[in-house]
Amino acid sequence: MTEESGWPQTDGSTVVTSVSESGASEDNGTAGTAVTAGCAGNDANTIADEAAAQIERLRSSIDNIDMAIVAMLAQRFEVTRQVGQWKARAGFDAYDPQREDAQLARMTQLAHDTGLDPHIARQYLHFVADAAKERHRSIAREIADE
Ligand SMILES: C=C(O[C@@H]1C=C(C(=O)O)C=C[C@H]1O)C(=O)O
Repeated sequence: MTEESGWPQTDGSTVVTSVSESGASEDNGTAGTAVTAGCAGNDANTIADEAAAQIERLRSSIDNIDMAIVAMLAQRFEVTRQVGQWKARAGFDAYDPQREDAQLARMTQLAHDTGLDPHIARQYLHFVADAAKERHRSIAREIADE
C-alpha cells in the first residue's frame, strides 16, 4: 500500500512531499522473487522495472517539493520587497548583519535538527539574502530617482 504525506494547505488539500510503501511492498518483493527465481536475465529486468517505477514515484515527490519551494520563494521575495521599500523610504542600509547572523544561527540549528547538511542551509540563506539586498538597492535607486 502507498502512503502519502505532505504539507496541509489552507484549502484542505495537501502538497504531497513524500510517498512511502507500507506492508504491501514486502508482498511485492516476495512475488517478484518467486517469479524470477533461477533466471538472472529476468532478475535484472525485474530490478530495472522496479527501479524505474520507484524513481518515477520519487521524482513526483521531488516535483511537488520543488513547486512548494518555488511558491514559497515567491512569497519570501514579496515580503523582502516590502522590507526593501520601507528601508529605502527611511534611508536604512540594505544589509543588516545582525539580522543575518541571527538567521544563520537559526538555520544552522534547524539543519542539524532535520538532518540537512548545514552548509546547504547556509548557502540557501546567502543566496536569498544576497538576491534580496540586490533588489533593495535597486528599489532605493528607483525611490532616489523619483
Ligand atoms: C530582508 C532584509 O534585508 C536583508 C536581507 C535579508 C534576508 O533576505 O533575509 C536579511 C537581512 C538583510 O541583510 C531584512 O533586513 O529583513
